[in-house]
Parts: sequence; structure tokens; C-alpha cells
Amino acid sequence: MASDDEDIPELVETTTPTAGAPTASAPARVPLTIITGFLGAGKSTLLQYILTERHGYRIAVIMNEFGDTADIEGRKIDVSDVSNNSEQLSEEFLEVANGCLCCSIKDSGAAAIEKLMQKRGRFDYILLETTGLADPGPIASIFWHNEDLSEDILLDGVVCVVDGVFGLQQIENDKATGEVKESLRQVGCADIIMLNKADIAKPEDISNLESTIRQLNPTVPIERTIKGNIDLAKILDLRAYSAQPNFFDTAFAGQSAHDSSEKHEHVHDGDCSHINDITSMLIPIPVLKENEAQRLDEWIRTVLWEGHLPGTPERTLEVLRCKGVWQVDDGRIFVLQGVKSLYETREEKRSNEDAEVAGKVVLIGRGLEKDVLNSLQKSLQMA
Ligand SMILES: Nc1nc2c(ncn2[C@@H]2O[C@H](COP(=O)(O)OP(=O)(O)OP(=O)(O)O)[C@@H](O)[C@H]2O)c(=O)[nH]1
Repeated sequence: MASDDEDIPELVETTTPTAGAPTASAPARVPLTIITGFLGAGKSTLLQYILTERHGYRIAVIMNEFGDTADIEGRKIDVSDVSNNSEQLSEEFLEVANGCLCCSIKDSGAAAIEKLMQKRGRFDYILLETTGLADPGPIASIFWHNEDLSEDILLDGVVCVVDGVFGLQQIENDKATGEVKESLRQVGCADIIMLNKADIAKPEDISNLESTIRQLNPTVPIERTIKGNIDLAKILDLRAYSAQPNFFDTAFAGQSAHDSSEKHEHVHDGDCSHINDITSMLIPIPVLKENEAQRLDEWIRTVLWEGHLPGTPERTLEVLRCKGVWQVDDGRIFVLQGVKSLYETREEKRSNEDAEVAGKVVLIGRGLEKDVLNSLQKSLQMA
């Protein structure tokens, strides 16, 4: 707290209209909620949940993915309502794939969002999902400060989804570095925390996680959730920044990721593949025979559960997140979703019998060198 905060402020009458409300001269700004949270915490699951709820909004979605996984995400974020074929759940869908939104907003991203805003009559709420590696502060502050964007868009709030299973470990590891790493910034910037995966997290882990979050952000409301299920009144229309306009100027003062070249480690040519030594790798997967699909599963299991390449225990690697899609030669399609050692492979219902899938596995983590790709390809070729 600044020392002059100790003076008791005088109450003054204000005629300022409610933020976001239309005036005679200015149309209503469209509220924007940022959904942040570390890799695999459940951001897309929350997004999908919001889109399928009856909330009365016409929602535009902006997604920013790390790694070339937009098409896999597209399988998960179904923007049409399955219960009503004619109904669109999302009015507009803007992908800012494999790039850093806070960098691209300055150039191509800003243009894309401005273009989106030209269709503003068609939607009345925007949900923006950041990459799991993003610091939401600079993204939020751009919506706050950018003259063009902030005329049209009202930053409503930052929702942080924390992984109930791996979140504590992530935050502790990040704290141990002595730096304000992304997971800490995500929690620190949040207006509400969703402690997700409450169905599979150990109760004592959840309690410890809550105490740790409280140390980082003492006043933030914390809600335990399963698959992102939450009363939407708790996360939408918060108007969190209408009351504290200088939040992003003061939060983490002196450590702003955007202002510090040391912290903002992204490569500014659009290839944001290096953040805290975390890289992404895309491995193409051909159409598989049944036994090859089994070998793929064995390979994934060894890498995720044992943390090394199959057959070479000394060659360790750390996969934080994996996603994939591939086709088996009988036509079935499988989608892989993994967060650290937890993963699931499920069969995808085919919507178009003719479309062949460009199979791939995308890994995000540390130690992803060429030999990882060779190892997977070799294991698929084994008789
Ligand atoms: N058991 C359980 N699984 C969950 C829950 N929420 C999400 N998942 C699963 O966790 C995995 C990751 O969820 P996503 O919603 O894709 O996570 P994300 O944060 O969007 O991932 P990135 O965009 O890669 O950072 C998926 O397999 C989900 O089905 C939950 O509450 N409980």
C-alpha cells in the first residue's frame, strides 16, 4: 500500500456512467473476460462449459494456443450446439495460434481484433483464452491502455483456472526460482480463481493449494470446480477493473513482463517457442495400424510416466502438456490430451467419413530435441 493510502479518502459524488454502459455519444463497450491458467489446467474445458450454458450472451471467442494445436482444440471447443443443430454457441471465433498474444496484439493481433470489432453488433461478450504459458498482465493492460481497443472493449476481469492436481507443485517450483514466473503472475493477476479438477485432486492438496494461493493473492475469491462447472455470475460481468483502473500499473511494480526484456523472453518474430526453456514439438503421425497405435500408446506412457525415452532411461525429458490426433487404418480417429503424467486417449466421433486427419502429436515441455522425434518414429516402425 502506498503511504498516501493511509489518508481517509473523501467521498465525492460522481456522474461518470457505469463502465460499459452506452451514453448518447458512445456505444456500449463489449466486456472481455480473460481466461488464464497454466498448461492443461482446464481453460478450454471452462470455455466449452460457458459456451454451452444458457447465459443469454452472444459470445465471441479469441483463442491463443502455444504449439500448433489449434485444430486439436477445435475438436474440443465445439462452437455449435449439439442439442440444436441450427444453433451456434459462439458468434465469432478468432484464433491467434502459436503466437504470443501480447506481442501480436501490437501488430497483426490488434488488426485481427479490430476486424472482429467491426462485427460488434453480432456479439456482446468476448472470452479470451490465453496460452498456458502467458502472463495475463500485459495482455490485460493492452486492452486497458490501447486507445483503439479500449474504446470498443471493456476489460471485465481475469479468471484463473488452477490445476487442482498439479497446481501446487507448479507454484512451489516457480516460487523456488525466486522469480515471478508465469504461474505466480496468473494467480497474482486473477480476479477469481477456479480450483479445478476437484474430482481427482487429493483433499489435502486442494487445502494446501488454497493456502498457497492466499499468500499470493490474499483477497481473491477461490471456487473449487469440476470440469469448469461454475455459476457464471461468479466469473462474468465482474467489472473488476472499473473500480481499480491502475491495477496493471501497480501490480508487480518493477517486474512487468512487458517492460522488461529480461523477463519477456519471447522471440519477437512470432515464434514464441522459448519460454523458461519450455519448447513445443510437433511430430507428424501417419495413419496407423492397430499394433502401431498400441506402440504409440506405449511410447507416450513411458515418456509421461517414466520421464525418459523408451529404451534409454538416461535420456530424460519433461513433458508438461501433450495433445494429439491420429487415425487408425480402419477409419477410427483418436484424440490425445495429457497434462504431465495424466493422459487420456479417446475415440472421436467422425463427423465426415471422407475427411482424412493429418495425424500429429504435439509435446510441450523441456528436453524436446530431435532424438524425441526419432525415438517416436522408430518405435512406430518396429515390427
Ligand atoms: N478429471 C478432470 N479432468 C479435467 C477437468 N478439467 C479439465 N480436465 C481434463 O484436463 C485436460 C486438459 O484440459 P483443457 O481444458 O484442455 O486444459 P487447458 O488449460 O485448456 O490446456 P492448454 O490450452 O493446453 O493450456 C483434458 O483432458 C480435460 O478433459 C476436471 O475438473 N476434472
